[in-house]
Amino acid sequence: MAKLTTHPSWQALCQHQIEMRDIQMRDLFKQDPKRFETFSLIVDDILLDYSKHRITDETLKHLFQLARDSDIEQWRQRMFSGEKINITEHRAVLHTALRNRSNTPVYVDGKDVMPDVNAVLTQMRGFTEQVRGGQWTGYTGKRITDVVNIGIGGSDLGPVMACDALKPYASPDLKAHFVSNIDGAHLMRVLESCNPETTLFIVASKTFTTQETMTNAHSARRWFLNAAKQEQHVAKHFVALSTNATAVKAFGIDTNNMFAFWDWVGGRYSLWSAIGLSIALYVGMDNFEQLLAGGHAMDQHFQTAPLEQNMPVIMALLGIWYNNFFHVDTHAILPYDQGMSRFAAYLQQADMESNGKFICRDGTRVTYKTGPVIWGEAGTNGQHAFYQLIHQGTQIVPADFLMPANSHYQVGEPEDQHHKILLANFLAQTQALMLGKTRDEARAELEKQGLSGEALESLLPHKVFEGNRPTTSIVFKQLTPYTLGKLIALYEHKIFVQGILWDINSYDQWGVEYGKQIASQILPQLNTPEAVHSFDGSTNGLINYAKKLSQ
Ligand SMILES: O=P(O)(O)OC[C@H]1O[C@H](O)[C@H](O)[C@@H](O)[C@@H]1O
Repeated sequence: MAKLTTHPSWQALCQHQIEMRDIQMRDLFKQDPKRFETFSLIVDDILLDYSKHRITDETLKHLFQLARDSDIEQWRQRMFSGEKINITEHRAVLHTALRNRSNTPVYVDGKDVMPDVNAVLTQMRGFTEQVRGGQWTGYTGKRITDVVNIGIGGSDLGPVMACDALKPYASPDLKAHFVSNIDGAHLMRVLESCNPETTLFIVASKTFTTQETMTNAHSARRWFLNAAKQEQHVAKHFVALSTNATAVKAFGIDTNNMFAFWDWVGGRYSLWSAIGLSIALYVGMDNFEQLLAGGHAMDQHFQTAPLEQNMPVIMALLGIWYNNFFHVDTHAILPYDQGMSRFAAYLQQADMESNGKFICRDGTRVTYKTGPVIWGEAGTNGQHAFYQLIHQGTQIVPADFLMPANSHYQVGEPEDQHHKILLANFLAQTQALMLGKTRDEARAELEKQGLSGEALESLLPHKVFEGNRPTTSIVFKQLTPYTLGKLIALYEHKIFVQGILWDINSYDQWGVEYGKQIASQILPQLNTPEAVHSFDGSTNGLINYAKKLSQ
């Protein structure tokens, strides 16, 4: 049975939420001129401003107590030390070992995993240097110009997001493409711009059995052989990233061209492993190692900082506060950086696949809400799409606003004006969401515009903003590989902390497996002309209608 709701700190938070319900953040700021200093934290260059939340010292006191009541410090130690905390798959959860730049031993089943981790990093360095240096050539002796990563889920989203974010560090001689969707359009649209003589395919799959990836990889192989003709040339153009050497061999990829990782790396935590090969090719191995170093720096912070000054812990507890005590269902990720435009999509998998669970670790059902719906969009595009609901909708949408102080692109007149406009919007949004606009303020504004009487009164209610809408601001110097590493690890640990408090296993994904299982039962039915009657009425109807339309 879940113990979460039995802790006195949970009960205290339930009571405290009643007191806090009508408290306005704008009043809290008026009462305490030091509120920003009190509720903000800097780790290296990353500033976390959590002052625009519906919290007081008392709120945090109870939340930290709830974390302690849930043994968060012990669980953290268990994860880092390689204990098999993924109980349904009997696996350790050690993505932190992949970026353990201190190289201290990390044991799984009594064996230090660091020599294997380091060996793969050395292999990745050798390979990326050869490809980027032009020594690794295609079957006609030309250098590689295009890298196509074929993978899905964790074998795609991390590399896509990181390559986009780190474009300013990329080699101008190498393009990176990503194919994930089984929809043939995805592969064909990428291949349209590729030349088989100069294209390198990376088949990225932890299991090497994922239907989408295997189907796309086979089709890419056929496309390649259509030009190259001879099987022997595959070795120069296909490499594999996987834990499954047998399946890699069966596909026809030389295991010398395989970059290994291990079952203690979860798919959605795997960009730090060989799955990051496309990132390393695109930005170079030194930059990839900087990404790892950033992740490691955040690991050290998470492991050593007291809970009260621990960035991932604070973010996790704020999420719990809204999720479980204000009954909020959602959380927006709003990066004000075009390079981070896939960051929300990346975190959707990291968070929702980890914490979208209703079963406690002991098999009983939770009696509280777990993971929220994660979504978002790069600023300022989101402002012109869905921010209206965040400002004046009927639900609270807690949001993380992220922004670098410096852009890689100095554009505009006067100097760097684009970035300043971006920053002004970032600041304006978080301020407006917190302050809102009272009826009196809205009235004064309308009067100033010359409105009065019926015209003013009828417009007035529409111009009122309740405000009190919570946001976290995360500001950092620049989006470097090192900083990106820290940000990703920050969210990974936030997810870990929430999973522990909710008493769920954040490291399996049976929901995804279930969908795969059903698809494999349906697929054979699509290859026959007969009408189908073996499923539920809707599924039968849909299958039969699709068959009719494709005749
Ligand atoms: O890397 P693969 O074995 O091909 O798996 C790719 C993806 O498959 C499923 O969607 C899992 O839920 C993900 O966690 C995983 O990242």
